[in-house]
Amino acid sequence: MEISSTNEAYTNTDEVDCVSGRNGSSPEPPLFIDRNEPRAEGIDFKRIEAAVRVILDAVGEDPDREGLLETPARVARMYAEMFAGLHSDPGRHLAKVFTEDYDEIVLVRDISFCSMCEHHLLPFSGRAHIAYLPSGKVVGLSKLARVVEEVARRPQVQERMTQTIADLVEDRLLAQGVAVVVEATHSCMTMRGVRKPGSLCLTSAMRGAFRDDPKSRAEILGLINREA
Ligand SMILES: Nc1nc2c(ncn2[C@@H]2O[C@H](COP(=O)(O)OP(=O)(O)OP(=O)(O)O)[C@@H](O)[C@H]2O)c(=O)[nH]1
Ligand SMILES: [Zn+2]
Repeated sequence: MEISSTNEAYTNTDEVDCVSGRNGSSPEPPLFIDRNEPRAEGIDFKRIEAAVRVILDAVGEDPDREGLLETPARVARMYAEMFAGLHSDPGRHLAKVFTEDYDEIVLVRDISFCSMCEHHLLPFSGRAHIAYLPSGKVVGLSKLARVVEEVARRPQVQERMTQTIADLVEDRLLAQGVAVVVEATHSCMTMRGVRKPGSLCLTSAMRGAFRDDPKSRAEILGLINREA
């Protein structure tokens, strides 16, 4: 996925209605299909830029002052990066499995991530822990971290992120058990609104043996919570 890093690439300066995406002089919505604009798949940079200009204007800023001139394009590139996971299948990272005579717990702990709260479009960030009980097949450890990284890059709530990761691992590895625990701080709770810095949200998704067998569940939670 190629994302332009320069503003020069945006050659079309037509006025844009950021809500409809319509070009003011055009009778039909152009939808930016044939304008040779740089766009990551599924990301309409021009409309994001136009929307950011509207927001700056609406809060009483001058989008044309020097310091803000490149801001709309920067924000468009940032959203393309933060929301890249909307346009890909994170499960593809779990396609390459290999046979290993091992059926005990595999746990990758402390996978850092940064995602976006879908309510406020503010970041929530923290760590994910993924464990599974293999059924003859294991996957490269880094692939679990790649799944987290990609699932995180969507607007969402933490609960859904947690379940999405668990579903992918369960489905693709046909694991006998899957445990996903996510702990995160939400900027929308720390820097605005209720303003509670230090508050931590924990979510878990347990599947198979980790859900049904209290001993397995206690064992994996013990490993996740164990001092490193
Ligand atoms: N369950 C859940 N809630 C979230 C998550 N991220 C943000 N929220 C919450 O989403 C809720 C949105 O509440 P609203 O009342 O619609 O919006 P608001 O007036 O901005 O709420 P406040 O944050 O309380 O000011 C807030 O309680 C947030 O804390 C998440 O990942 N999971
Ligand atoms: Zn929020």
